Amino acid sequence: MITASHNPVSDNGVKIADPDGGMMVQRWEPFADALANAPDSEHLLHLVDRFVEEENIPIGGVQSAEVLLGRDTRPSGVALLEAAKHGINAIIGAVAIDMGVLTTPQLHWMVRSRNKGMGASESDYLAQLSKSFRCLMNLVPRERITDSLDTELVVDGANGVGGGKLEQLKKTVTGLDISVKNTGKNGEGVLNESCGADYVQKEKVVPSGFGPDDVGIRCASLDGDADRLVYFLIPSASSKNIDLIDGDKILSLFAVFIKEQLDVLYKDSDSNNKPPVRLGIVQTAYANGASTAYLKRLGLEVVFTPTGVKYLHKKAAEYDIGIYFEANGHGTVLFSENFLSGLECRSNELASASSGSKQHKAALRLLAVSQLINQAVGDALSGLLLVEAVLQYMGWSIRRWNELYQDLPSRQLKVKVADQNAVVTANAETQVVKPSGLQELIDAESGKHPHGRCFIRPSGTEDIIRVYAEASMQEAADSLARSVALLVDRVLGSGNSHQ
Ligand SMILES: CC(=O)N[C@H]1[C@@H](OP(=O)(O)O)O[C@H](CO)[C@@H](O)[C@@H]1O
Ligand SMILES: [Mg+2]
Repeated sequence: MITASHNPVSDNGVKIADPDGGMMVQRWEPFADALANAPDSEHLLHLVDRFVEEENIPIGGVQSAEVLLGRDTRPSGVALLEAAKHGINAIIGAVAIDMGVLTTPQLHWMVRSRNKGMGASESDYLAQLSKSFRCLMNLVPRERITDSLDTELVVDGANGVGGGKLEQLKKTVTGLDISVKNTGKNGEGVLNESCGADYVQKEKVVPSGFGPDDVGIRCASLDGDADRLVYFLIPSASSKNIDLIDGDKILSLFAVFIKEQLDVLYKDSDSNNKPPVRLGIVQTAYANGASTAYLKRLGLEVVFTPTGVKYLHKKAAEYDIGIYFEANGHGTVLFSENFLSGLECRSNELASASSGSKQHKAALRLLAVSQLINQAVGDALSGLLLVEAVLQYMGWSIRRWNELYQDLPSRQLKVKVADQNAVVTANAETQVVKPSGLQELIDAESGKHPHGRCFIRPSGTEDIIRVYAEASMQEAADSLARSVALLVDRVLGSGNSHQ
């Protein structure tokens, strides 16, 4: 997939999907790094030869390898896609298949579907989403359908690929009144500039293209390759700031809904108090503390992994149903094959014994969710339809959803240090183990503020140390972040910029 996601239009890069549609295995990352940094074609060929040998890859045999390619709307994508085709076709037995301009999650979905022997075209993708969405909407309890149900939604497409795809999807979806802004069509607006999920989540301000007309209406933002989704609300016409409904709150909404269906489905089960289904919630240290507390109050199992969806996804796949999200809006709900086949049997039994019963409907809803939400990777379009279906089911406005819990104020800072690798962390990046003594100093600072929580970690995408602080008041979160940034600066040296 040729994309640079939420980054400026002048950037570009690649995301690589594995044959199962998930992200590339981590074991191959060093090879990808070496390839990208090869100084010339001779080194490049040598690296490929060595890798083929080490990994025992059958090249030029009877088996052919198909590589699906897609790109986002960046102008540089055209030439890069041609280059990728040449590279792939240079390998005997390998065939490049250009799937066109796509969202990143669409391409992951296509790889997964194709290797499962199922329909894998774009129209198959759109048809599966609209069919499962319709199914969920048909299962909204009648008593919850009122005239006041809020069906209006305005979506910020980040001037990227997602807006146009949503316009296509919208034609096949009934029951929602969706309008799309920042579609990037006709050269209007620059990709990810003052708009999109990354901008909205980080800046917490009204994105370009939105204004007084959108006050009080449910709004959502996609990022440039449509694998991130956040919602927001413009509280008043004079307000520059928005009320952000981030990945943590999307996760919480999904968790409430899925838990409710499981409770109905298994309410009569006599499994010695042991829940028959393992439902796991996966977060990172950046998840707002109020979201974690809320999820735990619901009695859910919450676990933490290091930052990066590759870790969250892997952990979530260990459960019957695993829900993961980063606060930035990247996440999905995973269903194990084993659980799904059991659920299908149960649904069939219920269909013959008590068709239309509450239990039968709960089973049908869960099956529809597994069809709707992308099983390969976080997907803003399928996530958006699931949010919409769940809000209709609950009969909730965006305000009611936002009130599930109140975010604790937080602050993030970056510190430039001489060597970011000098910081080594443990416990899903919440504790510093090296340099020794630093964690105790951070703990002492956190202890000075009510609900104070702070951690530092080396960024995986920038050469900096990130500081995250949270407390019950914004001033306290700001002050905690600042003092810990100064500590990092003092202990690790040559720091000069806190942003
Ligand atoms: C605090 C933060 O937002 N970190 C981001 C950022 O990773 P860092 O390792 O923090 O640079 O980029 C990742 C890739 O887009 C994303 O998954 C992650 O959430
Ligand atoms: Mg993205």
